[in-house]
Amino acid sequence: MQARRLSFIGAGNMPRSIISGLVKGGYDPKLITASNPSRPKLDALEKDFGIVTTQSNHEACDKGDVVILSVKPQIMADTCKDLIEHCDIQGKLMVSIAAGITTGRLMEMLGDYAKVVRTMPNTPSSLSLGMTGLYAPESVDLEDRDFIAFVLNHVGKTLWVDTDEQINTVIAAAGSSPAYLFLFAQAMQDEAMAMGMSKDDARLLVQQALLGSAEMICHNPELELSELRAQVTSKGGTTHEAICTFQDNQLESIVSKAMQAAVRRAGEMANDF
Ligand SMILES: NC(=O)C1=CN([C@@H]2O[C@H](COP(=O)(O)OP(=O)(O)OC[C@H]3O[C@@H](n4cnc5c(N)ncnc54)[C@H](OP(=O)(O)O)[C@@H]3O)[C@@H](O)[C@H]2O)C=CC1
Ligand SMILES: O=C(O)[C@@H]1CCC=N1
Repeated sequence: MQARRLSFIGAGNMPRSIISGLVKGGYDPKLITASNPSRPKLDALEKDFGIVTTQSNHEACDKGDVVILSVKPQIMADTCKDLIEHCDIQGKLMVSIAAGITTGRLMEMLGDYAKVVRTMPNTPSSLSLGMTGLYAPESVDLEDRDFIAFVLNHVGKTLWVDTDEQINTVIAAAGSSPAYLFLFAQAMQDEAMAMGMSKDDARLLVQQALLGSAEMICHNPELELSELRAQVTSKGGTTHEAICTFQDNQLESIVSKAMQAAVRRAGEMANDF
């Protein structure tokens, strides 16, 4: 695949995670530019990954063949307006990583520009363990689709979805979900500490259990998740008691409500911004 120049507009947590994974995955840092209003995040990106940085969104946009719009959804409209007023975006592939901005809305923000891809990555991209959902309208050709998937495959796995709405499911299941798992891990760490464990020891127990469990899911695709759980759950044993406690307290219903809340918020954001 022929390399192209990538420009990130906005240099916060998510683009940093992607840039980190890209450079670790062998993407030439000299082909990557990031812009941000303030310097500190740019300085860190330059120092850590050797990419090109600028405080000018216009300069970054002009430099990129692929422009990755990485600002908060709230300022996406103003950012796009400013870009189309000052830069020639014709021919560029414009990619959004923002939650809640539909492809239709993005096209509109870019002056009815149709070469757009909506993506939803997650922060494990920094370790090349990311999960990114992608959606593109028919106006985006196969070459561009393949290229953006090639880029994001540097930072983990990718999944094309068939409809714009399905990106909201990607948000609930993969974009936001690292935070759910960190919350779960934190609650377990806190309880292990309450039981007398040191903070470091509690973290080790929890992180290794999560890592091992994730690996077991990945390495046993033929086993349902319920079967993996059953393998841990001895009859009359400790796990059974813990699982019953989760289920008596409606864990599944809580997860369902939380994911629906994320999807609902994405829908609201599409209307608000
Ligand atoms: N964090 C995550 O896990 C995920 C985030 N996303 C999406 O990624 C996008 C970015 O989120 P995230 O990186 O977490 O946000 P952050 O809050 O970490 O970063 C936002 C960045 O935007 C910069 N910024 C502010 N105004 C402008 C502007 N006018 N032009 C260019 N940059 C600007 C800020 O600069 P300064 O510091 O100088 O104010 C800051 O560096 C969002 O749209 C979000 O929905 C998608 C998937 C996962
Ligand atoms: O919380 C958010 O809105 C963003 C999108 C997915 C993860 N973080």
